[in-house]
Order: sequence, then C-alpha cells, then structure tokens
Amino acid sequence: MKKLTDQILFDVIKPRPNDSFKGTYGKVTLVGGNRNFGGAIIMASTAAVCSGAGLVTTATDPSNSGALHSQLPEAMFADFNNADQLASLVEPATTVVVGPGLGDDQTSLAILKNVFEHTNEKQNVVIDGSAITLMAREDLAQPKGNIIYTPHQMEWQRLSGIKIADQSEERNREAQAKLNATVVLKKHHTEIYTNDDVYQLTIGTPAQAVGGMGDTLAGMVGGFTAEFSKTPLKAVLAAVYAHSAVAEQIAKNQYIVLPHQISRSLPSFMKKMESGQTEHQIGFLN
Ligand SMILES: NC(=O)C1=CN([C@@H]2O[C@H](COP(=O)(O)OP(=O)(O)OC[C@H]3O[C@@H](n4cnc5c(N)ncnc54)[C@H](O)[C@@H]3O)[C@@H](O)[C@H]2O)[C@@H](O)CC1
Ligand SMILES: Nc1ncnc2c1ncn2[C@@H]1O[C@H](COP(=O)(O)OP(=O)(O)O)[C@@H](O)[C@H]1O
Ligand SMILES: [Mg+2]
Repeated sequence: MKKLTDQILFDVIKPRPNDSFKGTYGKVTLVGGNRNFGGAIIMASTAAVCSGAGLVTTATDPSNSGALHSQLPEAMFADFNNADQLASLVEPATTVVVGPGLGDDQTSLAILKNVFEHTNEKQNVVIDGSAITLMAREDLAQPKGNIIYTPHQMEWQRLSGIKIADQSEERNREAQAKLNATVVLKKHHTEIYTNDDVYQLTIGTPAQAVGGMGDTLAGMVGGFTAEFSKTPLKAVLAAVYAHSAVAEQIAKNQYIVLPHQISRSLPSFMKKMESGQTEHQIGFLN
C-alpha cells in the first residue's frame, strides 16, 4: 500500500492560468438530498463550490431550494423529480456526484436510474451514500464513466459482499478489480483502491467522526475531479488528502470538526498549497 503524503497536493493544486474562465474549471452536477437529508447535498455542494469547480448545479428535492440558495448562492438549483431536466444536467457535466442524502425509497431509486442512464464514458461519476446502498440492494449495473465509489465500511460491505471484519487489502483489491472503478474506502486511514495501486491516507482524526463528513468528501472529490480534470486519479487522491489535512488543522483547536468548516477553509488552504508550502510549515487558518 502506498502512503499518501502532502506531495499529492503540490502535484495537483497549481496557480490558475490568467487566461482562464469558469468553463476552464469544469461543471459539477450533484444529485441527492431528499426531504429529510437536504443537509447532505448542501454540504456536498458547498464542498464542490469551495474546491473551485467552475459551475455547480444541485439537483435535489424542491423543499431544499430555499436552504440551498441561502447557504450557497453560487450553486444553481434543479428539481431532481423533473426527469428531463435532470438528464439535461447530467449529460454535460464534467463530474456527476450522486447519492448524498438521496434516500433509498422508490423515488430515490427512479432518480438514480435516470442519472445512470445519462452518464457517459468521458465523465467522472462519484457514487456515494444512498446511491451505493441502492445499487447493492437493487443490483443495478454500474453506469458509464470514470466511476469513483466513496463507501464507508458498511456501504462497502453492501456493495462488495465483504463483511467489515473481512475487508482485507487482498479481498478489497479483488472486489475493486471486478468493479473496474476507483474505490475510496472511508475509515480511519482511508484506503483508495485503483486499477493499478492501493493508497492509504495516514492523516485524519476522530474529530471527523460526525454526520456530513463523507458528504463533504464526496463534494470535494466532485470539485477536484472537475477542476483538475486532466489528472482525475490524482484529483481524487488530492481531495481525500486535503479533506483530512484541513480537518487536522481545525482539530488543533476544536474537539470536533464541522464538515462545512472544511469546505469554507478550502480556498485559503488551496492558496497556500499552490505555492508549494506544506501545511505543516504554515498555519493556513491564521
Ligand atoms: N445532514 C444530513 O442530511 C445527513 C445525511 N446523511 C445521509 O444519510 C444517508 C444514509 O447514510 P448513513 O451512512 O447515515 O446510513 P447507512 O445506513 O448507510 O450506514 C450506517 C450504518 O452503517 C454502520 N457502519 C459500520 N461501519 C461504519 C463506518 N465505518 N462508517 C459509517 N457507518 C458504519 C453504522 O453502524 C450504521 O448501522 C446517506 O445518503 C447520507 O448521505 C448522512 O450523511 C448524515 C448527515
Ligand atoms: N476516526 C476517524 N478518523 C479519521 N477519519 C474519520 C474517522 N471517522 C470518520 N472519518 C471520516 O469521516 C467521513 C465519514 O463518512 P460517512 O460515514 O460517509 O459520513 P456521512 O455520510 O455522515 O457524511 C469519512 O471521510 C471518514 O474517513
Ligand atoms: Mg456517507
């Protein structure tokens, strides 16, 4: 297993070219947030915006529109029940993020199927939370695209059939190979399984063990893969590393880290990273 270091941040986060505009930094369409879990898709969307994605659209239950607009005016809203509109937002996206707070009822399933029918090989498709649970339960085929799963251990058990206690590197590798997808297996010291290698995060803190932390990671993976689209795997690794690096900094002064605090710290964190300073050399929050 290769240990991730802060080098991945410097490899990926570079100064932005002067001759660029929002279109340079990709489009992210996020799908999720039923009536009960609106917070999940708002946290994911916040992470995508704060990561620097050029354009972010959130397809969610209409009851979340007011909260989304007031929390995150940078994001556009769409009703995820409008099948044609949803399809038209999935098709042009650089990255689609589906699952945070989607829920697992029949409406959630219909929305997920619609998303899966409209992705294409050129896109990154981040499959998180309820979308993983639904795929496993309903035995849905994997959609087209560069697929990135972001399961916690129970979601990985559902998807791979490997019980949490049996989730060894060898067994996880076998399951990843069958999927032919990137798997970000979230836990303390998250592991990332890819077609070529297995990476391990060696940072991160139990102060991150709060609801919404994974929703935020899914949005960051969405934002980074859209913004740094020429190197999608490195973008995933950098997102995973940055998520915990920022959390560690915040946890120096806090017992727990609120997920949205990570997102809101990203612009200043990424500014420091573009100049090649390590997060240990600088107090980026100061
Ligand atoms: N504010 C919100 O709207 C929130 C919405 N959420 C959404 O709620 C939906 C359900 O997700 P949940 O993960 O809560 O529920 P799940 O039922 O999918 O998973 C939780 C179950 O897995 C078990 N488990 C075992 N190992 C675990 C591990 N390493 N990490 C987490 N759980 C582990 C837990 O004990 C629990 O029984 C998702 O769509 C998610 O995005 C959650 O993210 C919480 C916050
Ligand atoms: N003890 C821990 N140490 C480091 N990271 C943790 C710890 N507990 C949880 N996390 C991180 O928090 C996130 C939890 O994701 P998830 O369970 O999907 O949360 P949610 O669905 O509530 O947003 C993952 O990124 C995981 O790695
Ligand atoms: Mg989750």
